[in-house]
Amino acid sequence: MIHAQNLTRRFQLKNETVEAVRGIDIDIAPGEIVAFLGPNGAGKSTTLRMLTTLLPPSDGTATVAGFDVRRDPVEVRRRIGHIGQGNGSFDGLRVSEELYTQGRFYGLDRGTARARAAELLDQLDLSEQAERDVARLSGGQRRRLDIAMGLIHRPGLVFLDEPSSGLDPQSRANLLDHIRRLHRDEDVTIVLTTHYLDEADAVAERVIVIDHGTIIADGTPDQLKSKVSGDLITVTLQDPGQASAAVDVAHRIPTAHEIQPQSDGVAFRVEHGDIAMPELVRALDRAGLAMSGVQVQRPTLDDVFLNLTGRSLREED
Ligand SMILES: Nc1ncnc2c1ncn2[C@@H]1O[C@H](COP(=O)(O)OP(=O)(O)OP(=O)(O)O)[C@@H](O)[C@H]1O
Repeated sequence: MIHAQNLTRRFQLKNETVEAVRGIDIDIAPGEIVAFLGPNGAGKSTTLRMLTTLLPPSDGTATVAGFDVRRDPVEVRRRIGHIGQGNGSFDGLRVSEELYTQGRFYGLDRGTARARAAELLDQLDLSEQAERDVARLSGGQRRRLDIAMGLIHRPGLVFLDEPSSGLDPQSRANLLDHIRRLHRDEDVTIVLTTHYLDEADAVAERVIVIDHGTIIADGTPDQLKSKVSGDLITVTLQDPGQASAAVDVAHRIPTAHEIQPQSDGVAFRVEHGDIAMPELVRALDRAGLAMSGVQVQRPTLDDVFLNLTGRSLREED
């Protein structure tokens, strides 16, 4: 569905050249749901704008939905939906009218445009708002309308740029549910950009991590996390004064590594948290240390990013 080689984009400013995207290769098969994950300024939007023909590459090639983005931009645009960061919809129109007009714009006949608009309003839980003025929609409803607009002509491939940015947590969760459902029901390939770790984790079957204009990791969330070396165990003691003794205990646990003293206990990684746990409890018992709590955390995509770059994506939020 997408093949890009050495895709590059430079911006010439007065005194400097910004290399926003530095020669990336991407292959995305039909039916995939892929997230481009990276901090602000990583080059995600620029990549998306090249793939959607809004911006010519400085170097490299890309075919999208079977057509070259440089030679056949019109053919590419016909086959894709692009939901940008801003609102594509206009105030002053009713929701159903807006969708219908978009359908007509894409060449659907009146009956088909009306039926498709009704179908999408239903799928995106907007039927109740169909006769409402677009200006009166909530942020989440408006994003859902933007998505419906991008899907009206049944594209095989949809690009979503930061779909949930600016939404409150509940509207975000709701929007992500809708994206997952559309992927399942509409037989559509989805590429989205996000700087939210949980969004990439919850929605994407494949995550392409972008930093400073290059791809630094590519795989399923589980594959990426399995590269982080093991689960994180954090032990809290009833008596914080015994923290150094807990550090000694951690050193005796097989596979324990990255052992970090804490003010009231110890944190360390082990290969498998569930396997290490009984041994840990016995060892603490033998040392006469009473726990007030213990936490086992599977690696997160943030650990993956931290491992690769030495920086946390969370700090960028
Ligand atoms: N039109 C432009 N002119 C100059 N520099 C630009 C332009 N567009 C983007 N850039 C620069 O290119 C780099 C990548 O920007 P891009 O918007 O692709 O990042 P991003 O990962 O999408 O981040 P965000 O989530 O903030 O949009 C940034 O350093 C940005 O300042």
